[in-house]
Amino acid sequence: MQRIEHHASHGGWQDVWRHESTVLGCTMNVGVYLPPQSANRPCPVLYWLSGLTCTEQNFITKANAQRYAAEHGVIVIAPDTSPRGDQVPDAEGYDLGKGAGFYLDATQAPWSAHYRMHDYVVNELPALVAAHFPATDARAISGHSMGGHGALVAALRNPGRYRSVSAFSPIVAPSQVPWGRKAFAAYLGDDESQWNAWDACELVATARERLPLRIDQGGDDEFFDTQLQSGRLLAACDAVDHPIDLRIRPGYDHSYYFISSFIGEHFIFHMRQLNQAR
Ligand SMILES: N[C@@H](CCC(=O)N[C@@H](CS)C(=O)NCC(=O)O)C(=O)O
Repeated sequence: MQRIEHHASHGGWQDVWRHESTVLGCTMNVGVYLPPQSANRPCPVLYWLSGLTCTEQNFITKANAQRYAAEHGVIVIAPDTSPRGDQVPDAEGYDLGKGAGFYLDATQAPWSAHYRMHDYVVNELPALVAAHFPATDARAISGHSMGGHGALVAALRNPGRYRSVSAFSPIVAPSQVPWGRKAFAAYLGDDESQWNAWDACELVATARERLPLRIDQGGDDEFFDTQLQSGRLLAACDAVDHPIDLRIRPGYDHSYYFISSFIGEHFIFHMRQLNQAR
């Protein structure tokens, strides 16, 4: 692990670390915010997964999350959105390949060698965090758009791993919308029965855990109707009595202006679970 950025922020430190990922077979950057409280005691951890075209930089420079992480005493881990490097396959377009890992474990060549973002986020990163930072094992997960899909799927596939899950403008039914269908066909192949294991609306139907779930969606988001369709998750949750708190925010678009406006509420939501003694 090599620290490549170190910035004082809200009494703590916004760092970026570079490390060799065994799971992804490449060098990765990851944003790590250490709140002031972490100088004296271990802190819980919030994982943030960004959307299409993003790196570890978008969330740490645009969401203003450090202010809330410092207030609540939580470490924030913000990884990149795909494997990187010359040896990693890529595709034309912003919605497949680099910057578009979709937080799944690919099964199809040429993607399967490196595109294992689910395993990376759910297993390798937490082990790295435990080894290098003053973290407790209380975890929450959140994300935006493709990263909202990633957060929902990570939580739904791994009962017990996270205490709460939230998302901004998530792709809730990737099997049904153009971004998801393009990515899943490439990464998982044409047999659509294999896609269900990576689709939040399908996973919620068989979920064993009733994890607190919070979603904010901009009412003027340009991708709301075509790609995101949060109403589908509301229906899937209602069908099985899974808790969901979905808030449509009139006037807000898909950007980080939206995320930075409501990220403080997501910290309050997650801290309610993370601060409970177990
Ligand atoms: N570039 C695409 C959309 C990409 C996009 O909106 N990406 C979102 C996540 S899905 C994002 O966070 N972009 C980076 C940013 O706003 O900092 C387009 O213009 O259609």
